[in-house]
Amino acid sequence: MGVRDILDVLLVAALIYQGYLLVNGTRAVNVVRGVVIFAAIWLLSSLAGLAALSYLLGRAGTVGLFALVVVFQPELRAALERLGRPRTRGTGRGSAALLDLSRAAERMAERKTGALIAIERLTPLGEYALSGVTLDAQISAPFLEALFARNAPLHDGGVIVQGDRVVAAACLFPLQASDGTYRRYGTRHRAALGLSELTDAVVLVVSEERGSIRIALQGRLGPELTVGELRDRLRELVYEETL
Ligand SMILES: Nc1ncnc2c1ncn2[C@@H]1O[C@H](COP(=O)(O)OP(=O)(O)OP(=O)(O)O)[C@@H](O)[C@H]1O
Repeated sequence: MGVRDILDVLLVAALIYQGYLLVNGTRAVNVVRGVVIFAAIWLLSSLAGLAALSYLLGRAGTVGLFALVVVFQPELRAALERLGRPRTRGTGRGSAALLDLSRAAERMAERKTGALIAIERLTPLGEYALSGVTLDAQISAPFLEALFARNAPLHDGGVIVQGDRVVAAACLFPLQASDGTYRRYGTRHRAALGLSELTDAVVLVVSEERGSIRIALQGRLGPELTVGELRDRLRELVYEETL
């Protein structure tokens, strides 16, 4: 076995591992397991010389592959997007933004005003911003509170923040699609989960019902946070390099 063969094997192993990382934690992981089982049965049936069964499974497999691409279009898109994402953080300035976001979340939680704020990191959120009303405003705590105030014209939907700017409000985020873990949550939390599943955004949710503050990240909803914890988390996840 030459160096080229070893390199070949290592590259294939790396490719399989990257593929695993891309699907791990998404609803696609169970499907991948199913596909592996299906392929194993197919292989066994052809090894055992069961011509009719292996012909049928082969046909079903070809059709199934196309069906998978259609069903998992959002995951495939997110995975390719993750692959092409730049490795350095491009987001903007602002320790002031961090304080304003935390202060606004604290006040909204106290008053039980529901809020949904997506903070952009490397994945551009432009397409979600287009679903709402475009703004270009300096972040401030009172401005965020005014946006989410009950009966305010833009309170329904999510706000998108880039660095220290609020770029859009009343945006529609994709509802969470993976397994049933979060089925008991309402649509605000599931919209936060949905966006965090498809992008690398940090999505802040203030619950109208409970007055709790949580962060959705990479398709998972974090624990309830105090305002101090929220500040630390935002510093760590978004604003670290700007302080
Ligand atoms: N797809 C969506 N994108 C953005 N915002 C959404 C979306 N779906 C619902 N919302 C927001 O969530 C609000 C409804 O929240 P709902 O009470 O159903 O959720 P919840 O998770 O139980 O939150 P809460 O704890 O605040 O009640 C809507 O008024 C709207 O502002």
